[in-house]
Amino acid sequence: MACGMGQNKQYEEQSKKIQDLMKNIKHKIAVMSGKGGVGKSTVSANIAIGLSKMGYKVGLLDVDIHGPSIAGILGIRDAVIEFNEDRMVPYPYSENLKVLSMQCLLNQPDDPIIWRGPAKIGVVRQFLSDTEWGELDYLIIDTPPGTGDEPLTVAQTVDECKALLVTTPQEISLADVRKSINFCRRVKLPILGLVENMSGFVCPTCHTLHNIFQSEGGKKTAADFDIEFLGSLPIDPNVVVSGDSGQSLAEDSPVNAGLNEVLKNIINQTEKK
Ligand SMILES: Nc1ncnc2c1ncn2[C@@H]1O[C@H](COP(=O)(O)OP(=O)(O)OP(=O)(O)O)[C@@H](O)[C@H]1O
Repeated sequence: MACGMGQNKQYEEQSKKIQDLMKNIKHKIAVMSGKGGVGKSTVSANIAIGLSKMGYKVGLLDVDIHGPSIAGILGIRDAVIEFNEDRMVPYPYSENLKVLSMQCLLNQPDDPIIWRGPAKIGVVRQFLSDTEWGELDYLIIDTPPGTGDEPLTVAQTVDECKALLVTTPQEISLADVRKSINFCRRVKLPILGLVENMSGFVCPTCHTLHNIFQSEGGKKTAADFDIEFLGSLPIDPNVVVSGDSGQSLAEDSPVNAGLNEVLKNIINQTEKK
């Protein structure tokens, strides 16, 4: 009995610590997808880089414990996270962008993490309570696909957090993003909007857009559920190359135009009163 009460007190103290820390961060965005492999981490990384290049102070937190990929996408797999007493100091990727990923805390990056729910919830809460972000305009939180422990913990722990959903145009992905929309509604996590990724292929020779999967499925889903459509990003084979080698998107990538539209809409949605 006494032990349980002690644990409750610790939990409440940690929740209070998270609330206080999050007050220094203007906008908290959890990037979610119904399905794996739709480009959620790529979109999270490029949104974080894009906002930081516009002058915003940005933090990027990867809470995908089983499959963290942010460090790889940013080319900082070998980055070592420093500690200030018992606080983690996120990796300074650039002047305006700080990053924290489980990957940077693993000694052997290829080692699988075999944890059950309570351990994962504990780690996500620890990331949120023990990281020295300082003052930020945006904290982008990359969550694993689906509606499991990690997105649920973020939704229940981070006050004023909003969800940004990523889908691809195919029905198989849209069916899962509809579950994510209903998850957000169930746990009362407001939805900032929906991004459709891998939305057609721009031919590098003739620059024509070919809708090789389907078109406008994301836009239609957003309209059906009365949520904001933030924009679409086409397929660019160089995204795979740059993501695998930890480099930024090329200046001439066809993804840039869509990304700028998504960034503009995120800023409009978050700054609107
Ligand atoms: N617009 C795009 N054009 C081409 N390739 C893309 C695009 N977006 C993402 N990719 C590629 O798709 C693959 C999956 O992307 P990513 O790891 O970001 O997906 P994810 O949804 O975060 O996956 P998971 O959560 O299952 O780990 C990567 O190889 C990435 O480079």
